[in-house]
Amino acid sequence: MNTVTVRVPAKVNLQLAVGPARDDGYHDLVNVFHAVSLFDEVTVTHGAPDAKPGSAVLTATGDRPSRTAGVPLDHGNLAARAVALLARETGVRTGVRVHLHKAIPVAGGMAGGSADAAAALVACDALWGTGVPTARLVELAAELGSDVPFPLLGGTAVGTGRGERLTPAAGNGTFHWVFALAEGGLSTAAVFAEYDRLRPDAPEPEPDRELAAALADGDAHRLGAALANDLQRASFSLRPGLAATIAAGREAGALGAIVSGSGPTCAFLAESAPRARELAAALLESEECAETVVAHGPVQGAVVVGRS
Ligand SMILES: C[C@](O)(CO)[C@H](O)COP(=O)(O)OP(=O)(O)OC[C@H]1O[C@@H](n2ccc(N)nc2=O)[C@H](O)[C@@H]1O
Ligand SMILES: Nc1ncnc2c1ncn2[C@@H]1O[C@H](COP(=O)(O)OP(=O)(O)OP(=O)(O)O)[C@@H](O)[C@H]1O
Repeated sequence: MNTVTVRVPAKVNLQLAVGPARDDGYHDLVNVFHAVSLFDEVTVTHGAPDAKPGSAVLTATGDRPSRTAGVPLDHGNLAARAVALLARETGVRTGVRVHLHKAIPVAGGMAGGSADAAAALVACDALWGTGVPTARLVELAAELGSDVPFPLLGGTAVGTGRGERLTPAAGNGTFHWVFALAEGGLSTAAVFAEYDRLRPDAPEPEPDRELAAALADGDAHRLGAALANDLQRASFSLRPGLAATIAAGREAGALGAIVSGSGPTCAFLAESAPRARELAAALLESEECAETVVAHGPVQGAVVVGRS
């Protein structure tokens, strides 16, 4: 086998409850991840046998030019870090070429870089035939970032700790989403820092039972009412235009409207696929919204879609 391609989904956070800053600078979370049908593809190919062990030569394309803006093509790329980590773990000593095809917005709060890292782990494990157990891949993913384990699993899952300790959530049915993408990204670290400034007295995060029940019943109306993101106020503070996007979605009939993770992407829950398309059209009329994406969830996590 010379080439492996893995498809990996974006996430939206259905509940993001954020506790106070810990001594290590991270925050304890109750983080309900939900994988949606907006996918990056990561293709890995054997590189030169005499290349530095685990080194990755990266290229990137995107559905739109904005999808590669600001994406590093050196060791700063999370996918390159994933390749190096797996090579160290397995003792593989060859280099690899990695091509990213990105549809997930960059620094958009939908964990695009984390998805690429998870996909790179799965792709290299298949290319190298190293057979690393999924439980170990999840541990390696957590070393790369708090959001990296979830795209290995997909579906809907509750993350605790800094978000990396995952438990699959019971769920029924399919939910229909519209994502309003903003120009440019938001730094996750900056949003957490703004959260600390705005909420120095944050309580310990607690799971929301109503949200869990809505998911289990597949009830989009109840789920829409239960969506909650503690980082939203911090995202609004750093990007005031987002409040108008959320208001426009609510006015256009969204069942729920929320900033996705650290933002600036805003997520809107619709009653059905046709209603999602109507909502997307209405959002495009609002001044703040440059682009919309319609998607559904939950979808499966990183999966091999091509080998040659
Ligand atoms: C906002 C979310 O996307 C919600 O899923 C995640 O919590 C962020 O996950 P991520 O981008 O993988 O974050 P990491 O790469 O682990 O950390 C980036 C930065 O975000 C902040 N961070 C992240 C996770 C967490 N539980 N507490 C934090 O305070 C820290 O400042 C950290 O330096
Ligand atoms: N493969 C990658 N794709 C996109 N950005 C990457 C990648 N690797 C590293 N980066 C860097 O990480 C930054 C954040 O990227 P990413 O798209 O993962 O943000 P995000 O979706 O807001 O993350 P999260 O939701 O996990 O907080 C980018 O601005 C970029 O500099």
